[in-house]
Amino acid sequence: MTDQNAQNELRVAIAGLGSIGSKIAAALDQGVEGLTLSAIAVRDPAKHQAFLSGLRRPPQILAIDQLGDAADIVVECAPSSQLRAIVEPAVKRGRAAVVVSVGGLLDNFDLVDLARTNGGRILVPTGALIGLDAVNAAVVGTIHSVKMVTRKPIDGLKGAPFIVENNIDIDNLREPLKLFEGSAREAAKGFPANVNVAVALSLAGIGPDRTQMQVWADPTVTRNVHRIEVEADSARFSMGIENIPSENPKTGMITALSVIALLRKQRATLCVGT
Ligand SMILES: NC(=O)C1=CN([C@@H]2O[C@H](COP(=O)(O)OP(=O)(O)OC[C@H]3O[C@@H](n4cnc5c(N)ncnc54)[C@H](OP(=O)(O)O)[C@@H]3O)[C@@H](O)[C@H]2O)C=CC1
Ligand SMILES: O=C([O-])CC(=O)C(=O)O
Repeated sequence: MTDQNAQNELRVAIAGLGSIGSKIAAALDQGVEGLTLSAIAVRDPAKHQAFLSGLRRPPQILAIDQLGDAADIVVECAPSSQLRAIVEPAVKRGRAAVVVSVGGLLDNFDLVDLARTNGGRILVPTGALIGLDAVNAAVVGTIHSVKMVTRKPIDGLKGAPFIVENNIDIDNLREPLKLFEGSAREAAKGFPANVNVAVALSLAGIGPDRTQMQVWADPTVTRNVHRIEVEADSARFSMGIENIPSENPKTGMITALSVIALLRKQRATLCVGT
């Protein structure tokens, strides 16, 4: 373990204290090597007062567009509608932005150029998925196809724009129903709070137009289930993950843990996995 002093520590700010952000804040407050929780942004600070005052070192509360002033790394854990307001000012200041609302990046891809121009970075964690290390490796060669199938319990899909716009009744389903089949880009439009994982997979691999996906509403499952098949010139692999939903039924518990793992790597002496 290193013996970094406080001046060497990377300051981390978090936008959004929902199911993902609150876990990351608590972990940072408990202590992650070389990192300090410096600031947070929330919609309604009063709602989070009890949580914040329970932290050992309560962070500053700032507006979402000011987080980059107080941090080296800004972690976006808010609805995708807020992505630009959080990430743009951070990368303009040359900060790193960790993005969990990955689907929102597709309509804001100029942020990547903005980060490049200003010395900032955009980091996408594996999140609720698995195996992006293998996809990153395979795409150094040639990936022929990536197919993903997502099954979620009814509560995890309620309110998705695709379901609302097509007037699909999922409340009374007794067996699995395939709601959608198409590209990851189209899936992200129809299910913005459900298929960030497919967009992360696509950005790691062959892009949002060539990554194929199905979305199923499945009353027989209690977990968010994702299965992936990759066919490449170096390997063929199948991956699957069955996520226990967090207090937000759309979001798997492992998502916050994946971000914490990514943050740990920023200052870890021993890093394992790409
Ligand atoms: N990459 C991945 O693998 C995954 C990504 N996600 C995505 O991660 C994101 C966060 O998910 P999750 O934590 O479950 O969501 P939650 O709904 O639990 O939390 C969202 C948080 O954002 C806050 N918020 C909303 N608007 C604003 C605003 N204008 N300014 C500041 N804060 C705001 C909310 O505030 P308040 O508490 O006041 O309502 C809430 O604290 C979502 O976009 C989700 O789709 C989810 C699962 C997997
Ligand atoms: O948590 C999950 O299983 C996946 C998810 O919601 C997302 O990708 O947005």
